Amino acid sequence: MTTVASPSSPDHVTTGPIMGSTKVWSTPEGHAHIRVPFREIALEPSANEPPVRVYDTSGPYTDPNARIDVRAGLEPVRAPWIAARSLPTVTPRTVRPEDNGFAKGDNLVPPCPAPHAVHEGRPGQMVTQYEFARAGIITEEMIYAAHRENLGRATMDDGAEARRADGEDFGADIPAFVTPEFVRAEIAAGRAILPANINHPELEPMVIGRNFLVKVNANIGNSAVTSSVAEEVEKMVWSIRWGADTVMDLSTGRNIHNIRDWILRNAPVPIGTVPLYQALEKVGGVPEDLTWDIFRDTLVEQAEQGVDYFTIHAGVRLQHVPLTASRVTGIVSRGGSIMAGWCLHHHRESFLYEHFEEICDIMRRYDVSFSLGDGLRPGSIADANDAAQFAELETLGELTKIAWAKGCQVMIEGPGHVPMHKIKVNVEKQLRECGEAPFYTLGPLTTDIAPGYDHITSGIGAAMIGWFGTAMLCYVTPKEHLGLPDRNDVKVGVVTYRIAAHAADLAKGHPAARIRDDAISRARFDFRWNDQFKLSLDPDTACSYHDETLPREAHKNAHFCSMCGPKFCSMRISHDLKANAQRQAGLEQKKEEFRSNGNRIYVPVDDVVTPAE
Ligand SMILES: C[C@H]1O[C@@H](n2cnc3c(N)ncnc32)[C@H](O)[C@@H]1O
Ligand SMILES: Cc1ncc(COP(=O)(O)O)c(N)n1
Ligand code: MET
Ligand code: SF4
Ligand SMILES: [Zn+2]
Repeated sequence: MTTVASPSSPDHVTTGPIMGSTKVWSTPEGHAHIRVPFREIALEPSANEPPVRVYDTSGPYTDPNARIDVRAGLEPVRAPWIAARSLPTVTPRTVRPEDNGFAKGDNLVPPCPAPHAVHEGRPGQMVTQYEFARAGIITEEMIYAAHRENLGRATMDDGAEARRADGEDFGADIPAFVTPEFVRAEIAAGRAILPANINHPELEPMVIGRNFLVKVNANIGNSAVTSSVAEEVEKMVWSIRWGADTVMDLSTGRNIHNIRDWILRNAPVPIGTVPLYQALEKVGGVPEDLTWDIFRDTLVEQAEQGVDYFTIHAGVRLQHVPLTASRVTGIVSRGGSIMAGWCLHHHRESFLYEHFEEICDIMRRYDVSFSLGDGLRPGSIADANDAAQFAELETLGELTKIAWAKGCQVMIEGPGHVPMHKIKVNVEKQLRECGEAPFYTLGPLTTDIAPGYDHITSGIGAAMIGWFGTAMLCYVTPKEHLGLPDRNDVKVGVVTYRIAAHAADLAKGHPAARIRDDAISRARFDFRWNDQFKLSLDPDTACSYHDETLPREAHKNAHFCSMCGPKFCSMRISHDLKANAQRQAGLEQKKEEFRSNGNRIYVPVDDVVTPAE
């Protein structure tokens, strides 16, 4: 692994394989032109087990054969599929000084030089994955995503049914094997989305829905106070290395347009944004100066760049704002507070709500998916599940149906800060109000008392809400409420949320989830330390913790670690017990054989008669 930090230019990012993993590419049967990435973990010969294949979000960065040049961008793997859809190429909107916050000279981040053609759908032409799905058409993206969900298996008749029966899925309908047709049907039903802007050809398609693997989103982006373009591109690459399925660029401050360009041209995962943030920058940060025209123009700007999903806070209506008056923490969503400010100042209905159909028409043209924003999510335990939060959710349900009628893909954002006993009702209400559109929640944080550890307060809520049926978990880092996360916080946040997502997959009885747990458990019991590291979510940390006390190569097969030491190692004792039991069983069997043969040459202790004196 090489890491070259360069403060002023986005020229270098982390590349190289993850410890113990090999990048492999797999082709779904009958689709020679589609290559789906996986990570393959080969085990020690003594294990006598096949390699374990795991889902791979990391893109070409972990492929030693890929040539990475952030100035050239990633290879546009989707370009031929998009080209076959005859979507017209258009002259993009001209970039204006306000798009980058009027940054000039040394303060202006240069545009990313990677080539980028811009397409848009004509009226009446099918563009979105939802439209294709409704028409019964299976796209290349759906085939790709289906193959990914199966972790490259040809079938799932490898004990999948038993693993499914072992789970509690709260009404989900996870198949033993994911076919492209199943992906299509889930998208057509609105139960899943496949975020894939036609202007993001570098994307490796993935699917988000309750009946698929639980996904994780990582938030990155600069703020007016700190961070550079190089740091943000590296955070994107770093977050997908550790397992982020999508990344939101939540940049505010200057250079928003150009930072996003560098991120998009180098992103193999869907990129989400909140266009309202950039619109607000364009009016100097004064919410009441926002206009529909500026917002609409920002949507087009970002859609042409290739953003795959937009958070649209259209559920914050004028009539909802008074419901937040008695809250302990008011409106903690940025988008929500901006829209509430606008509505109150003008005493008017939100322009996002009033122009919602036009927003749909724009997003459909590029297949930008909706992430309907939770602008009134609770920001404290005291405010959880209150009237404002649920009134907004009902509005989001109404908007979901409009977006579907317009041909758009939709997911719904959720809270926030919610104690454990109030989580389940959130999922139930969301499924009911929003016609089973995928749920995408921030945490939730299950207590307010642990700043510095909010990846944990929220990881607990994320595991629970994922189990109940949330399709994607938006990470929270240890810096939540305290400052902008850096590269290390991003890794901690992603790994924490991969734990939550996987724990949810296991509890739901996902047919492929347990394979890795079982493999790592066998490695642990066999004292195959290297296999244990390689199979873990963060091999670097696992290995370095072990090696702090037992660094020698010979310790990699030792039948103990420094926790208990050799004499008290319970797993070593278990091995001895097992060996004894086996020896005993062997003896009993021999005894039985000799008895039945009538050859009593072996005399059990009990049978020895002490001769009388
Ligand atoms: C909605 C959530 O998004 C996160 N958030 C907002 N801006 C950024 C950023 N630039 N980087 C990382 N996370 C961010 C915060 O965690 C907030 O709570
Ligand atoms: C899951 C998730 N991620 C990001 C945001 C955007 O942030 P905000 O609502 O504060 O503008 C959000 N609303 N929900
Ligand atoms: N942590 C908040 C949330 O739950 C956001 C910023 S701090 C008030 O969304
Ligand atoms: S995280 Fe910081 S800047 Fe953001 S709402 Fe909370 S206190 Fe304000
Ligand atoms: Zn918070």
